[in-house]
Amino acid sequence: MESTLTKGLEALADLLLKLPQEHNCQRLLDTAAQVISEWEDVALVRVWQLREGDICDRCHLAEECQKHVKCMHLVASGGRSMVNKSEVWNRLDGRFARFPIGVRKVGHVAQTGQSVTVNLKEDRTWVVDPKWAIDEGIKGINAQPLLFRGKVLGVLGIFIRREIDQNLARFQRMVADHLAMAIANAEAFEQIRELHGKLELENEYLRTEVEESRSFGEIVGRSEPVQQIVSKIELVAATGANVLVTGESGTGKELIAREIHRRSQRKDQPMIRVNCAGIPASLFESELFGHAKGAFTGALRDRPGRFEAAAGGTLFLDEVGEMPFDLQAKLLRVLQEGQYERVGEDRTRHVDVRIIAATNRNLKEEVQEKRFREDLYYRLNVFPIEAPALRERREDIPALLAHFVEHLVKRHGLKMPSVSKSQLQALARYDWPGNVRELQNQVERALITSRGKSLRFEVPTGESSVGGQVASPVSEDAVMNEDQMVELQRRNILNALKVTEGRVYGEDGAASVLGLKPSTLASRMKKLGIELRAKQRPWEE
Ligand SMILES: Nc1ncnc2c1ncn2[C@@H]1O[C@H](COP(=O)(O)OP(=O)(O)OP(=O)(O)O)[C@@H](O)[C@H]1O
Repeated sequence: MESTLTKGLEALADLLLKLPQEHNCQRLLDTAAQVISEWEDVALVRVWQLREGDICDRCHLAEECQKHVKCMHLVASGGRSMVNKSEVWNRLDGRFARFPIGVRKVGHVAQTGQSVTVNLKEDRTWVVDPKWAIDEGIKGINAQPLLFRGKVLGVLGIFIRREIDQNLARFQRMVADHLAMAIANAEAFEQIRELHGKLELENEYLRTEVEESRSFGEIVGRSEPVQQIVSKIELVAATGANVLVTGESGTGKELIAREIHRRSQRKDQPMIRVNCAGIPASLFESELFGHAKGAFTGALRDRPGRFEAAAGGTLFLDEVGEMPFDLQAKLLRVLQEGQYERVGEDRTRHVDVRIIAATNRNLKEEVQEKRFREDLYYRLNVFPIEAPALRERREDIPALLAHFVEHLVKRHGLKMPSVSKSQLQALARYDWPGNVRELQNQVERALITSRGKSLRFEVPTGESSVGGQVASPVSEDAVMNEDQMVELQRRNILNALKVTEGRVYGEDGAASVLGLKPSTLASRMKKLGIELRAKQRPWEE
């Protein structure tokens, strides 16, 4: 008796020393199953944990399950056959991988929080396969609830090759209590780690947010296209529907996404941005879904992905048209089922995020060219919003200019500058290929160089532009060297040829547009190496 007790205490001490060292829940469960399975007379050890139902469509106990919401998942197993010594019982995907709550002994223990001890000599009804138990010499089964603060975290089942008396049952109760505490600790550690990772990601995002957005947090403009956008935002924000924002670069697509998030019910949760164009294809999956430690070289610790960081909030997929094709299927799965796995991990995770995607590509064309999945396109394009180019809403330029000037003057502590009418006209005429971002940059540059005097912008002032076509942005007080002057002249001639479709002579020819005699233009063209041959369009070279 004493030696059994001593052995038992030694075994328990060994387990108790090992458990606290493991902060990873799965490794802790594996260690526990492994250590206990090596104890004298133990045939099989199994741990089930309460988790969300995941394989209900193929679970053979699905019919007995009440709600199909949560069930007991087999998460660790250890033991060895006596009949076939090479047979190790550590599979987790067999017949007993899931038990609905209240069903069979595992489900019963989970439901009641009460342990069950069965000696097979007295009762064989608890064993699904009595022959297996007899062949393996199994005489007793003990199923203990893993209780922590009154909550059942799981069930510890021990199949033993000896009858279970009161002392052994009490010993197993003790083991279960320690294991439950170790699981709760490991889960708390994992949660802290995840929160820590999530915070790091959020911080990272906020830092770039502050840098990139420079706190222009409102949509400025009263033009018809802007009013349409604002009413679309108001309409869709509260619905939680996915939104696809399209438009040229710098038109304010991110601003629209932020505004939708700010007006949605998710506003107190984070909005996380993923710049799909900025992530190397090989890192994409881990960026979005996270990875387990050791999943690939350089994966030094578990790391949550952007989906996890955005949980409960909004994920802004910027430049979504750049997403690698094979990853699009994985994104589609999360959108459809709300499920994903971290790279290098089997565990399926659930997430609830709203997706706002943006692109300056024509996604329909990308679908036709088979570069973008059609099913994903329809999932993202639930509610499309198109951000108009600045040249399509020129009437907003003065308001935008005033907004940027005011903000920057405050930020840099500058004197409020004046803007001449001719400069304003130049801004209104310019085509703004870089849209609002370009205007913002122009304002910042002009404020710095004007030093409190009237603002001067680096856009064509009108004299050097041809029929509204933009030549090269020239500052009124820029100084150019000889080569630059020659190049400017060459570009100007090419622009004139472009507008006149290559005609040099006549009333609507390039010479007339440039105010030159045709012979002068012809000799300049020769000097500058501009040749007009059939079917050649030198202005496009
Ligand atoms: N209507 C607007 N009112 C005020 N600021 C604006 C407006 N539209 C754009 N901006 C500003 O212009 C800059 C560019 O906007 P944003 O980054 O949202 O463009 P984008 O379309 O997402 O660009 P990209 O396609 O290059 O990512 C930002 O600083 C933004 O605050």
